[in-house]
Amino acid sequence: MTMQMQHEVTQLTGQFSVEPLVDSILNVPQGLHVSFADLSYTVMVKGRGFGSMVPLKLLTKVSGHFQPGEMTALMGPSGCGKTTLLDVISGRKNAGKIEGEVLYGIDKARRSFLCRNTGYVEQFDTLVDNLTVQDMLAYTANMKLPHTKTKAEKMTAVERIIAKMNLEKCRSTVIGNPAKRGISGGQAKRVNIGVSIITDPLVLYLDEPTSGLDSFTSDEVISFVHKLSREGMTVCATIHSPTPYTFHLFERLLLLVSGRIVYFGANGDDAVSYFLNSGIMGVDAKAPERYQQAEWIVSFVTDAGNHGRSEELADAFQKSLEARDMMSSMTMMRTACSTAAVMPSGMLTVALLEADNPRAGKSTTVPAWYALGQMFWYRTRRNFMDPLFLSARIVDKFIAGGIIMSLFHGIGQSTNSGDRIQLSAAIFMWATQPALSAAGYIPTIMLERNLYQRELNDGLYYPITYMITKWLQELILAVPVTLLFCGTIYKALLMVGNFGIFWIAYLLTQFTAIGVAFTFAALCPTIDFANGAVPSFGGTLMFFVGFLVPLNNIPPWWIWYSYFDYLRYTYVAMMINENQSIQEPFTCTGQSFNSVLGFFGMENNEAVWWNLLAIFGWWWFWAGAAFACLAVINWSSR
Ligand SMILES: Nc1ncnc2c1ncn2[C@@H]1O[C@H](COP(=O)(O)OP(=O)(O)OP(=O)(O)O)[C@@H](O)[C@H]1O
Repeated sequence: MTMQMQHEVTQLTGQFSVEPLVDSILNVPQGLHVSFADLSYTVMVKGRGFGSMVPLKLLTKVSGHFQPGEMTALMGPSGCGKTTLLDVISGRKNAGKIEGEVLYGIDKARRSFLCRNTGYVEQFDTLVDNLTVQDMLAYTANMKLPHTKTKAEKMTAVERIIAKMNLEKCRSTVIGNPAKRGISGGQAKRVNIGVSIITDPLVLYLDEPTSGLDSFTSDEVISFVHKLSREGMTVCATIHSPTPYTFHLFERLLLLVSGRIVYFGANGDDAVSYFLNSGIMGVDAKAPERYQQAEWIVSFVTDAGNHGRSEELADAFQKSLEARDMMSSMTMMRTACSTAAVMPSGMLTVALLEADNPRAGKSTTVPAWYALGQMFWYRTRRNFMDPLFLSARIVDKFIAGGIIMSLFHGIGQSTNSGDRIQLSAAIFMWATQPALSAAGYIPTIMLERNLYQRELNDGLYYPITYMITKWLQELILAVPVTLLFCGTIYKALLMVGNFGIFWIAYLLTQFTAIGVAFTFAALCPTIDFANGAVPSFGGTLMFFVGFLVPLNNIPPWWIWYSYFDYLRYTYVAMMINENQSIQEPFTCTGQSFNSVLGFFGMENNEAVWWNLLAIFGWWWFWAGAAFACLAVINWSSR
C-alpha cells in the first residue's frame, strides 16, 4: 500500500488497525465486499399433531463478511447449515423466513443484481449433457453477457475461461451423462466454475466444490478458484473434508455448529490458537500438526455439537476478541464508505454498478427473444442431432403404425359391416396412440429440473422462454413425423376421408398429449411417478372416446369425463371424416343402423371442424397447465 493510500485509509478508518482488510480492498478492483449481520433463517416443518406445522430455526444470528481477493471456507459438521447460509447470503432461498441483513458493498442487493454480479457453483453439476465443453461455455456466454456485446467479445470470454480453467484438452468433448461417457468429474467441476465466472462476477459462491473428487483433483479445482480470488474476486466456499493443501489456500474460516457461528477469523494457526486459548477445550488439548488442522478443528466442533455444547461454543465466540474484531471491521468498513468521497473498490454501490446497464432491474441479462434464439441454436439443434432424442419421438409411431398397417391394410373402401368395425378399431388405435406414448416427452422436462432451476437462478431466461423453446422443439419435429406416418397409414389402409383432416386431427392430438406430458412432468415429484401417471391417465381416456362404449351409451355419471377427454374429439373427427361418404346400412349384433356412425352414436355429432377446434382448445388448455405448473412449482425448493 502506498503512503498516500495508507494516509487515506487511516483517515477513513480512524486508529483501528484494519490494514490487511483495506489493503485487499484497495488493491483488488474486481471483488465486492459482502457483509451479513444477525442472519437468522427459519422454516416451517411438520409438527407432531396431524397437519400441524412448527418453526425450525436453521440459522441463528450469524454475522460475518467476505472480502475481495480472499477465500473464505464455510465449514462445520454435516447438517450444520453451511449450504443454507450460502443460499441465504447469495439470495437463493425461495422458502422460509429470513431475518437480519445482507449487504453487497453498502447496499442491499436485488435478485437481478445478484444474478448478474455473483456466481454460484452448485454442489451437483448442472450442465447441458449433449453440448461440448466449448459449446456449453459459448451458450452461457451468449445468455449471460449483454447481447449488445459482439460475437468476437463473447468468444474471447469463452477462450479466456478455457485457458483459465485449463479446459483446452477437453474443449471438444461432450459433457456426457451416466449413460454416455463424457468429460471427467474434475473437468465437469471446472466447467461448472467456468460457467459461473464467465461474466466476471464480483463474488463467487461454491457449494462443496470438491465433493466426489479425489484429493489431487480437489487440490487442482481449489487452486483454480484461488487464482480467481488472487485476481480480486470475493470467494466463499462450503467445504467438507479439505486436503491440507486446499485448507490452507483459504485465508478465512467461518465455522458453524447447529446453525450458530462458533468461529470467524483467520484460517489455520490463528483458528487453532483461538480454540486452544478460548477455554472451551480441555487443559491437556494440544495443537495439531499443520497438515492436520482442518480435521482437528472440524472433529472438535462436531464432537462438541454431538454432546450438546453448540450453545456454549457459540456463546464463547460471541464474547471473544475475534468476534469483536469481526464486528468492528464490519462497522468500520461501512462507516468508511458512507463518509468517503471516493468509494474504495469492493464497496461500490449497487446503483453505481448498475448505472450503465440497460437491463438493470430485469431478472435476465438478455431479452427473451434473444434467449429463445440461443437456446434453439445450442440446445434444440443438438437434440435434433441426437438419435436417442429422435427415436423416442419416432419409434412409438413406427411400431403402432406398422401393426395397424399389417392388420388393417386395404380395408378403407370396403362397405362390409365387419370391415367398417375393423377400420373403426384401426382409427381408435391410431387416434389414442399419442396419449399412450406421451410418457416419452417427460424426460425432456424432468431430467433438466436442476439445470432449469440453476439457469433461472442465474437469470438466463424466464420460465416462458424455456417453455416456448420446448414447444418449438416438439412442434418442429412433430409436423414431418406425423405427416409421414399418417400419410403411410392413410395410403396403406386405402382410406377415403379427407387426408388433411385425418392428419390435422392426429397432429393436434399429438400436441395435446405433449401438453399433458409436460404438465405431469412439472407436477410430479419423481420421474417414476410421472411415467406411471401419464399412461394411466391416457388409459382412462380410452374408455370414453366412443369406441369401447358408443357415445350414446356412456352412463350419465361419466358424461362429464367424456367431454373432458380430448381423445374423444380426435376419434369423432376421424370417424366422421372417414365414414360420412359411406351411406351403406350397418348391421351389428342383429341390429341395423343407417351407417357405422349410427352404431357408435356419432350420427348427430357436431361437425368435423367443431371437433378439430375442440382438440385445439384442449391443446391450449394443457399447454397453459404445463406452463403454470412449471412456473409455480419448484421441486428444488431451497
Ligand atoms: N427447507 C428446509 N426444510 C427443513 N429442513 C431443512 C430445509 N433446508 C435445510 N434443512 C435442514 O437444515 C439443516 C442444514 O442443512 P444444510 O444443507 O444447510 O446443511 P450442510 O451443513 O450444508 O450439510 P452438508 O454438509 O451435509 O451438506 C439440515 O438438517 C437440513 O435437513
